[in-house]
Amino acid sequence: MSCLRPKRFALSALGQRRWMSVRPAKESEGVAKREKVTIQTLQLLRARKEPITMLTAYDYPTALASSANPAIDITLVGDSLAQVCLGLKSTTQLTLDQMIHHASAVARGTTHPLLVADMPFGSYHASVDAAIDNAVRLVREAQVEAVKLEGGEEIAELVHRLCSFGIPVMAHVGLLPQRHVAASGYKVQGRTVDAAKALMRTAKILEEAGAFSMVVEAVPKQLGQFITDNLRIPTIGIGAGPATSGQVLVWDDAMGTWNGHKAKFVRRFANLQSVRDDGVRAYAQAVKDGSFPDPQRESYTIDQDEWARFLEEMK
Ligand SMILES: Nc1nc(=O)c2c([nH]1)NC[C@@H]1CN(c3ccc(C(=O)N[C@@H](CCC(=O)O)C(=O)O)cc3)CN21
Ligand SMILES: CC(C)C(=O)C(=O)O
Ligand SMILES: [Mg+2]
Repeated sequence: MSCLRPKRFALSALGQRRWMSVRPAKESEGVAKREKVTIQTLQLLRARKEPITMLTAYDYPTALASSANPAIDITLVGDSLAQVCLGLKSTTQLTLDQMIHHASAVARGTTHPLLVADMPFGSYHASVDAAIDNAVRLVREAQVEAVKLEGGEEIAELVHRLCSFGIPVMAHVGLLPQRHVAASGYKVQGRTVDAAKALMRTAKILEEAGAFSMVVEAVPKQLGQFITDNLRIPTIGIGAGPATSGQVLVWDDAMGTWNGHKAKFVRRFANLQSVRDDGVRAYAQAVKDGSFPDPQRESYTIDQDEWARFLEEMK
């Protein structure tokens, strides 16, 4: 069958630029095959200036969607989960247990992408020891491969400790959504000489603490490039311009299922909302007008004789 003929994908991240034969998954699997993305793969992509793709996921189906595409490098269980999935007002309301519950589902649907989860607000603040316990819970209970932490110099010791135990850390600098109250809102960062210098210094400190990669959020594109050029680890930008080593977007922003605030950096790559709403409308209409279910194709039946005897015995 033609749909089972192997397709060929260019996966330049895997050693020499070469064509890798990829067996398209059967329809039921819905998952394309690619070798597991590792920290080394990301280093290679950065060296080749091949942009790294990271997309958030919050449950089994969204995880499968990214795993079905060999061009997705990293799946992030973002704490944006709070807003886009749980209807909370802020990421600061998300608990570690909620994150573990969702990250576990994402892990069950994740194949080749590197799996990273945000440590929720409050789960890495009280002490280094408590933060380590919580990171270990994410690795052990949710099977994430790395954790992402918002913050600067104040979390450098924690980053170092986690890395020394073999829990890879993705840093997150620039706009820190978990601190939106203290910052008086979600604001672009690094727009003055002093702020840009402080951000570059912070990025360097986190790299030196051992972070394997760094999310850079909502900074001028010039600063996004400068930080990228002056680090050895890959940067993943969100509102940091086109020169970072990679890009990340929130699933619902990219797929057009988020009706809340749309930041300047968001591009909608699909309109799943209209598809979804059409589906709900068609289903409701079919039930209301009696056209669903079809008595032939969508219903079960019983042998005529059995049914006749049943009716007889029920008299
Ligand atoms: N749907 C969604 N997308 C996200 O990217 C996202 C979340 N939720 N929740 C958690 C955080 C919050 N984030 C945000 C939220 C707001 C802005 C924002 O309003 N930015 C302003 C900047 C204004 C300025 O300082 O000039 C903007 O208009 O883009 C940015 C990032 C990113 N994360
Ligand atoms: C937007 C990304 C970087 C994030 O932290 C999240 O989704 O929570
Ligand atoms: Mg986050």
